[in-house]
Amino acid sequence: MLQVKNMSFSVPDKQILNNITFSVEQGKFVGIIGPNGSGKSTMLKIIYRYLKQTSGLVTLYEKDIGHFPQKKLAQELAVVSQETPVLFDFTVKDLVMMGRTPYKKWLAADNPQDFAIVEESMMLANVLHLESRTFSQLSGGEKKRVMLARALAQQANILILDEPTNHLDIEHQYQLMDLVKDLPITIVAALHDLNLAAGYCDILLVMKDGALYMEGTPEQVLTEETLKEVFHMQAGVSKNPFTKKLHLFFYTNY
Ligand SMILES: Nc1ncnc2c1ncn2[C@@H]1O[C@H](COP(=O)(O)OP(=O)(O)OP(=O)(O)O)[C@@H](O)[C@H]1O
Repeated sequence: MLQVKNMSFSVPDKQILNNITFSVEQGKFVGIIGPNGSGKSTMLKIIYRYLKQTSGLVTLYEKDIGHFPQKKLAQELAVVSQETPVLFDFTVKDLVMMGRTPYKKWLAADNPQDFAIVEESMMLANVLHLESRTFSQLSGGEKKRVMLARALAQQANILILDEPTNHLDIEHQYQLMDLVKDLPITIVAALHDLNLAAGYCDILLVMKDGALYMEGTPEQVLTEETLKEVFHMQAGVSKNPFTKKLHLFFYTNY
């Protein structure tokens, strides 16, 4: 459904992304992994049209995303980005209601269906108890969950997550991953925690120096060789005895 074809991105004096091609199948949970600065966020920003690629193409349902009207794109694609927006004076409930904007006519009032969707999204993201608080009063992890609730309220077919577990405590990390894994939509997420990536993703894209180094299932990708080559880490690859998912143990030889 989503395709990236020969995508490159440069700024003066620096090539940030180099000829990236991949496609994402509907309903899959695709993880993007790679060291700091390897280009994960830049690639996501181009996919959600915050940045424009220097060359190449991003298509959704075989149509150039550049040609989607803003509202239509927002109905298809919801984003939880790394940056927290400056939205001091809004309450959590108002912010999550903003997720309904792509479905509204100019100046249309919120209807009962919008309120129901907003409430359910807040419940799923575990922020219902915060609904009357203003955004600036929240902790980093609470803000992250509110932005997730807003994205859920958008009811898009693709959810793009840039480091979604950043700022979250261990319980909320797993809660978020369980929640998004169970959604009947496509997920594309940049992740630093390789064990979370291994446990939840169907497909992993490995970025290195602005290029797509490898793609495949967690078992195909998360090998001792790749971890050494891409992350410069010694690792043992095993299985989580409880979930039976791939599990990595890291160590250094310094
Ligand atoms: N506007 C810009 N001008 C110059 N360099 C940039 C610009 N935007 C990004 N970069 C550089 O491009 C590289 C890729 O950045 P990007 O944020 O995509 O990496 P990332 O893989 O998401 O990193 P992290 O894991 O640290 O979040 C980095 O070296 C970054 O410093």
